Amino acid sequence: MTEAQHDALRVEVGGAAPYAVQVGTELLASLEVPQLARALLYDERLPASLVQSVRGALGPTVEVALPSGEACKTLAVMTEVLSRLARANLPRDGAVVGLGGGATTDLAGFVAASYLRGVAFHTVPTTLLGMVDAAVGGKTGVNLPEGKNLVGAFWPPASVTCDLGTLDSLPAWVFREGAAEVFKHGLIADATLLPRVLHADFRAGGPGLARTVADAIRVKADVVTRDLTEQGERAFLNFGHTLAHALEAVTRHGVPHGEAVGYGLHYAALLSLAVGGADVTAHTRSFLAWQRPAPLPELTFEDVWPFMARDKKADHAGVRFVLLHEVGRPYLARVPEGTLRACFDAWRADVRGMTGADMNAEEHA
Ligand SMILES: NC(=O)c1ccc[n+]([C@@H]2O[C@H](COP(=O)([O-])OP(=O)(O)OC[C@H]3O[C@@H](n4cnc5c(N)ncnc54)[C@H](O)[C@@H]3O)[C@@H](O)[C@H]2O)c1
Ligand SMILES: O=C(O)C(=O)C[C@@H](O)[C@H](O)[C@H](O)COP(=O)(O)O
Ligand SMILES: [Zn+2]
Repeated sequence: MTEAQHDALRVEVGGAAPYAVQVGTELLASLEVPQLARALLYDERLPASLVQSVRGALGPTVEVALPSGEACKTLAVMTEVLSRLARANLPRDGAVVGLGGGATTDLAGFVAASYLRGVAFHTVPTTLLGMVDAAVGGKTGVNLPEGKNLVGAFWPPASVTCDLGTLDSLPAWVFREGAAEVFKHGLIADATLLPRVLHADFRAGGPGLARTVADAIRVKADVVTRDLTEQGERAFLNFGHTLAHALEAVTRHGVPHGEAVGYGLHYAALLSLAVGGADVTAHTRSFLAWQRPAPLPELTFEDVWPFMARDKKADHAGVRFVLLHEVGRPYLARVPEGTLRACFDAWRADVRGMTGADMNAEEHA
């Protein structure tokens, strides 16, 4: 074990095939993957030095640079990558390593789940969102024009390596975007995360970042250990996502996931309040003021409803939402359509006021 590995925080994920999540610095150069044949799939826009570190550690059999971000989460890209692995004769005892943000690891995981009916998968997240959420827990997949993540598989990684040094090159707005999933974990399970996200020290290179990232990961690790395939409580990790995914789909990914989740958390907070549950709207307003998402296009309830109706938490009787009795006590429930509409209008008015002139949209270019 290297000194960096020794100093890293570890979060254990249990279940049928347990694995560890490492959170530290200088972990890439000593990245270890037990499978001898390795396919390295990485986001083409990552800094070259970062890819080179992993390449040097792994000596991959085959590597594929993926279109950056959401553009890689398509069946067309999936087909092309599978063909590349086949042409390279990657064997069944090989491994797929996903290096990048959540979009990259979602695609890489689905490739790992599908190629030769499944090979080992390792994640090396390079965004805050990837570290605290996407790289952990085994949800993998791609989008359809009809909605987010509509095709995929549960395929847990064999290891997750979070090198916080990779966040140094992340644009500040992408870091803030990813914080939405940390805040979500705070609202559903660990209230101590809420003030930590809003604190000035919560940034790439900030003191205490490793501890906060590890604590946010622990929320997800505990849930997926008990319920990998979302038979029950895993749905709570979807807090805020019914509207979030609809915003992403209706804008054809013009709204990035973390910003959509920030907006979606506020809608879920308004719904919770409207049905007599918790009032966490002050928290979700504070988060949006901190995150400073790009303003949304004008959207009506009719625009987003067809996508919300396709949410994966829907069953034969219709759509279900994750709501809060109080911070740390989520539950799943149906909400009358009139309430959904009224809260959408309230949400729209609220977020219109919060994002606008004081928003630094130019940072998103
Ligand atoms: N599987 C899951 O459980 C799960 C959980 C949450 C989100 N997701 C998915 O994750 C995706 C969002 O992930 P994301 O927010 O990481 O977005 P992303 O993967 O699109 O990355 C965001 C941007 O950051 C850039 N980038 C990544 N790492 C960088 C680095 N170190 N330095 C500089 N630039 C870097 C990328 O090129 C991209 O432009 C969505 O598709 C979402 O559906 C999945
Ligand atoms: O891991 C989960 O379960 C989540 O719901 C985490 C979400 O943050 C994530 O965006 C996930 O990909 C959404 O899952 P989906 O089943 O709604 O596609
Ligand atoms: Zn999410």
